[in-house]
Amino acid sequence: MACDILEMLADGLLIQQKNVFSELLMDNQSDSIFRLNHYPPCPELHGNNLIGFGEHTDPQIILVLRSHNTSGPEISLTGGSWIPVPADQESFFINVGDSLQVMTNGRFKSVRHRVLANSYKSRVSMIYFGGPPLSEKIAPLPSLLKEGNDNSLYKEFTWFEYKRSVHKSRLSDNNLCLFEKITAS
Ligand SMILES: O=C(O)CCC(=O)C(=O)O
Ligand SMILES: [Fe+2]
Repeated sequence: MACDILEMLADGLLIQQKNVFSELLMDNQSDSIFRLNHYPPCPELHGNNLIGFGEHTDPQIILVLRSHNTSGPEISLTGGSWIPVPADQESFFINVGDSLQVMTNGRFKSVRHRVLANSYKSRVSMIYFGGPPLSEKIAPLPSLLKEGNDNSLYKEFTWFEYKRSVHKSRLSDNNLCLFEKITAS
């Protein structure tokens, strides 16, 4: 499913090579993981917010999430407000990761998100994190750049370099800012 979605995204961007993103997940060396998160109920909350998973963006290419019918996830809007993602046990939630933001030169955005704990129901989520091989070079696709590449927003890095940088930082840090190009004004 992740590959099908990535191929539709490539199509939407009029990229000729439809598998330009999905081939990274299909690679034998793909650094993809599958994770189960369990958020136990927190009855002592008494209506107050408690963070179950702190705010962050996901560093990989694409995430596919499914959970049962308990609310909790929220996404951040520009301006700093948080909006809840409605619980729906029959849907998959698809999230763009930082690497896809870079490869599309910012056309698709890696959204900051967090999960609030629930006071009376437990929540389980399962997430597929689709990542490229460690040695893969991540950079804006030339076909999405103007001639001369002068509108590239990011420096090239390998997935290994980015992962190392993410592991050294705090969960809430904006990891991509270290790899942004400073444009002369
Ligand atoms: O459990 C969830 O719904 C999301 C957790 C999450 O954002 C993550 O594991 O990266
Ligand atoms: Fe996440």
